[in-house]
Amino acid sequence: MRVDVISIFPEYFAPLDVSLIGKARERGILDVHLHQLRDHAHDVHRTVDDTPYGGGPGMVMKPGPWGEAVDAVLASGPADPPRMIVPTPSGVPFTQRLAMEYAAEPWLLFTPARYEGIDSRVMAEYGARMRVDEVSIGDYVLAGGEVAVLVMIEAVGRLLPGVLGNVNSAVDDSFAPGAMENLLEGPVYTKPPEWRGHEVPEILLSGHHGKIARWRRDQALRRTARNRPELLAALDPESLDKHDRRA
Ligand SMILES: Nc1cc(-c2cccs2)n[nH]1
Repeated sequence: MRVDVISIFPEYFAPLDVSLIGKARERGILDVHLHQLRDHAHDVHRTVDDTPYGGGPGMVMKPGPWGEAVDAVLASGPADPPRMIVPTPSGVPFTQRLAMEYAAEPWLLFTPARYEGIDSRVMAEYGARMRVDEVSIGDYVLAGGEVAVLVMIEAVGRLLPGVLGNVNSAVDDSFAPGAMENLLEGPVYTKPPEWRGHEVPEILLSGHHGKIARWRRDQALRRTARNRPELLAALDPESLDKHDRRA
């Protein structure tokens, strides 16, 4: 997968050199290209923002530099255009399902904005020839979209074939469609069996895989009811039995 990111802070993406994503890049599974938006602002101050038409607080990112930067990216890549992803608090929710959709794409272009966002004509311009998604990673406001892009690249990158070893397959993730899509993961334990007087639940040491699966599902239901009761409403009781059969 090719990923292009246009930003005024390309240094924000240094974390993409380490750990899981860093290894995926070394192995050629992920091909990341970073671009400095200011290289496409040609006034002496390399200005990328201006005051909003209609008044209001903050600054809006100018369409000119973005247009030149996106055109340059499109010209440097394959004939089929990328999927353009614009992080914004006003976007559709970024979910595991959307991460899986993006993981199937050959080319993603992320356009993180600072300030109050990008002039809407940029999305209109490119929306005519490619999928342009305005995406939110949560109901809170960041100072800029770079952190949101890091979140999305990690969530998508770990789904790419070969990135997670079989041991850590993403198939059983929380929120993965089907398996535990509407259930939160329950508590997890590892050695030692007793730690500061805290024992590991006996069932997990029993070797009864069916009972262990039922216990884990029960714990997942309890945690979901406690932390995300709205997910229980969407739960298909049939899926719980399917889960049993899988155990
Ligand atoms: N979910 C989300 C996105 C954002 C921003 C994107 C760009 C500037 S602020 N805040 N919260």
